Amino acid sequence: MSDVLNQLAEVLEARKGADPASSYVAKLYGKGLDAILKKVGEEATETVMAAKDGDPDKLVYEIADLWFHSLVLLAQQGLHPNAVLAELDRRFGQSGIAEKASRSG
Ligand SMILES: N=c1c2ncn([C@@H]3O[C@H](COP(=O)(O)OP(=O)(O)OP(=O)(O)O)[C@@H](O)[C@H]3O)c2ncn1[C@@H]1O[C@H](COP(=O)(O)O)[C@@H](O)[C@H]1O
Repeated sequence: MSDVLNQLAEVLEARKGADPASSYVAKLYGKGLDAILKKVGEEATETVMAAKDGDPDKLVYEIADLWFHSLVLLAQQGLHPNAVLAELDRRFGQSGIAEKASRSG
């Protein structure tokens, strides 16, 4: 599953040199950090509204938008999504759940 993140991260990196007229991501980079942060905030709000509406399809759609714009933010800041996965992995290891899961499996 994280292969999608890797491939998308590659595309987002390549878009740094792309024509804003032909790419949504290049256009967003061109608008700068504040525009990217605004999109992250909007998508977070839309995620909250979808959850409150109790619509699972809409919730998945909005979370995809939120994750996507978070990935654009990471790329714009020179970060790779693997840094976030590594942080989650570190927390999972610390929680002891991983150890319990390996013992029960
Ligand atoms: N996953 C996505 C993706 N998810 C959402 N979006 C865009 O994010 C925007 C979501 O914002 P909104 O819902 O607010 O819709 P909107 O009103 O059109 O947005 P604004 O123009 O107002 O910002 C839409 O324009 C979507 O098209 C995405 N655009 C691109 N990708 C991926 O990024 C890759 C590179 O995209 P380009 O740079 O466009 O080639 C693509 O191949 C896709 O894999």
